Amino acid sequence: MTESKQKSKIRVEGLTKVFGPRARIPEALHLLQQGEDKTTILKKTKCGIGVSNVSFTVTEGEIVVIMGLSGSGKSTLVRCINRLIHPTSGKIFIDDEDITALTPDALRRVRLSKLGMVFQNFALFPHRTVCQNAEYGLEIQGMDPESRQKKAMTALEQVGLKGWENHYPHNLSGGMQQRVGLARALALDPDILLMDEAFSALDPLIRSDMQDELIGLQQKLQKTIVFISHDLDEALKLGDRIILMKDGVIVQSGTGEEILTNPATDYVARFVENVDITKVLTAESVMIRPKAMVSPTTHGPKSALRFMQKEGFSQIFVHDKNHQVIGIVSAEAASEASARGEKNLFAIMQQDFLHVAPDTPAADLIPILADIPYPLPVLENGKMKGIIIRGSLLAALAERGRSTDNA
Ligand SMILES: Nc1ncnc2c1ncn2[C@@H]1O[C@H](COP(=O)(O)OP(=O)(O)OP(=O)(O)O)[C@@H](O)[C@H]1O
Repeated sequence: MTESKQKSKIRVEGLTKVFGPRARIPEALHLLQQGEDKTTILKKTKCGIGVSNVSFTVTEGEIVVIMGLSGSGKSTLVRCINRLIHPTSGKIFIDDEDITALTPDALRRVRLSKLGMVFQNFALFPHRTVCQNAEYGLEIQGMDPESRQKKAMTALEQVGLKGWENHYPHNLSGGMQQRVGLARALALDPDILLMDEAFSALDPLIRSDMQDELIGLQQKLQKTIVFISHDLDEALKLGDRIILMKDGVIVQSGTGEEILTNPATDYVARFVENVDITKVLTAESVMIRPKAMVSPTTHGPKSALRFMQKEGFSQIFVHDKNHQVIGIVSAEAASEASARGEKNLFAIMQQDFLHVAPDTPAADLIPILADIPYPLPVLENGKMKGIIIRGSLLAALAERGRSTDNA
């Protein structure tokens, strides 16, 4: 998915937020432009730099994770996007509308119609039922009780809480409470979900379930999601793209694989050094191009064997006229078949073979390759995208500068 082909949903341009005494802000901005660091600026002007000259785009349907350590500026950034705070300078476009220039009324409309928020602390009303909590945003919009209840129920169903609508938050586990928080945001059917450390308060197993659930929901709903996290594993799991922040600036933006395999700075390299790359690289990124393909309409065992001998292959894949991979033939089987005069490749083809999807993590490929005597085909809708052989997998992992001890 290339950014240029997709519609830009959120565009942040040169965003800076300076906290502190209003009269000192111009001086702080000036020092910032001169390249002074946050600590010096704070000392000289009593102003704190939340974010500094940050620019990025989020395209429609993308999950972008903004990550960084505490104090790196993640919350400031997201609060500027939903305009809970006003940026000191810079612009924020939502659907090409500059929301930093809107009147308070217009801003409220954009917030209610386009932005859904999910917070870390769930922010549920204890005296309202699950359904009433999920209805809250719609109530604020002025929707009639019957319609809003219907929408809230649909959202609760989407997050797996059907049957819980009349319970109160205190009857629910942390994970379930966060589902209510998510349902409340989804009930408004916003184009954009801003999720601020939404799963950080949950136990690790529940957190992992919620991440899976969000990925599943996203496949159906295709929202544009900005997810704030300080957790690299979470970012790698959820993010189509990750924006890594430090001291209020973006230090790198890219896919998880780009950040892991090509860290922009020493800081990023240190940040990601303990990640197991085999969990992030996919079959598609480590496969090699398949040359060993024949069709039974053009090849019998004898010509398939000749082809394998010429190319130095010990197996060959067989495809049908629609280019669906239907089997595999070994040089041994082809040799025996041609010796006994067998003419049909179908007759000697092994139809039972393992294959993987392009997005299979590299970590899952290693045990499969240890078990099979043929190259592992990577298929998409039955068609060959590539093949993986143990040597090429190890070379791909080594090339990306990571240990292959486990392989
Ligand atoms: N209201 C405020 N007044 C003054 N400084 C602030 C304010 N809010 C944030 N800051 C400063 O802005 C910088 C960025 O803070 P921010 O909360 O955005 O970071 P964060 O990455 O979200 O951290 P955390 O993960 O701890 O929430 C910090 O140096 C912080 O001290």
